[in-house]
Amino acid sequence: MSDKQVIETPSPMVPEENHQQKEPISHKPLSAYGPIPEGMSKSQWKKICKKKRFEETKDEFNKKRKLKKLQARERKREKIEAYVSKGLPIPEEMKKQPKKNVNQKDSGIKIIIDCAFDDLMNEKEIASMGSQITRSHAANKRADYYATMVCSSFNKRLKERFDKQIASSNYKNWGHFEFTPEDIDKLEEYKRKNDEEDNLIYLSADTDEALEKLEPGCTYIVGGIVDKNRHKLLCYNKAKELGIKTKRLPIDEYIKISGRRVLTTTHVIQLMLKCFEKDGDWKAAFEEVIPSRKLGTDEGDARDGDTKEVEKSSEELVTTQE
Ligand SMILES: C[S@@+](CC[C@H](N)C(=O)[O-])C[C@H]1O[C@@H](n2cnc3c(N)ncnc32)[C@H](O)[C@@H]1O
Repeated sequence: MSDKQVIETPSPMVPEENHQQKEPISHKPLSAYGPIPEGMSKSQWKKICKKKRFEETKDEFNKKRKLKKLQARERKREKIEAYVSKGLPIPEEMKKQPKKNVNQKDSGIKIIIDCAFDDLMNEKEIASMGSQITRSHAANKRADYYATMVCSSFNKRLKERFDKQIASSNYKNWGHFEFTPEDIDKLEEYKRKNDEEDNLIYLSADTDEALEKLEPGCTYIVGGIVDKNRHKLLCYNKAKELGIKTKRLPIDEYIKISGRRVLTTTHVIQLMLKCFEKDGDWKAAFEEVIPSRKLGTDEGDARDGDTKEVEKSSEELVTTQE
């Protein structure tokens, strides 16, 4: 583990920031865009105005975000220097992970991100899904055991986002990562599926059977959707229709978590990669990947706890209450 970690190199000095005084981005009131055009509903017009305002403030927003990032990096560098100057060990979480693990081995598993749910997401969710795919790729690059990854049904707004807004991701050249416009049932893995050997499994939180072991040679499908659980049983029903076996992650068997057990696509992928790294130890994988605030400590943190969380970013779990 330690041989693949490097300490962050000092970054150039960046302008000082007074953290107490946040300078807001200048926001025009929506009324500045004129009256509602005839034949348009208030909410449609509001949406258009918000889009226009976003376009106008985008550069300012990006500049501020970049500056904030640089400042955060500088603060971290100062903290690391303080540890070094006191002769103290640098905490693990402050060490930077290298972007690529050069000693990777093939896990032998394939992970398909099923992106057929494009129409069920709004623009924000598409953006979040885009960054989840990017994070999944980053996790796969760093993992000790990589998976062969495929994005299926990559043919609508998600693809458009990768082609336009996040073209710099250079996704067409990602290693161990393919993108195909075809849906699951057109893929070779589907045609070769063998019910008895469970060589194709659709992961879903809505099924009873737990996935105890990841088997090289098997393909695991993960739903590529951010829906704050609006579409219950979505992937479970799709798998049933296609005659694909479903399994859930063995969460309750190994850890206590608060809220519902529906995880983000990225977390599910990170968990599988981590499980390989930990020699099949799900508990260790869960403890490393699931945010600590989600790990329950007592009986009160049960399935029906009254916490209401929403997916704030692709880092977070989706746990909305019914
Ligand atoms: C945000 S969830 C999608 C929730 C969606 N409503 C559904 O019906 O699947 C993204 C995907 O992660 C996988 N997933 C999430 N939690 C899981 C769990 N506890 N066990 C197995 N797979 C899970 C599933 O493949 C799921 O489709």
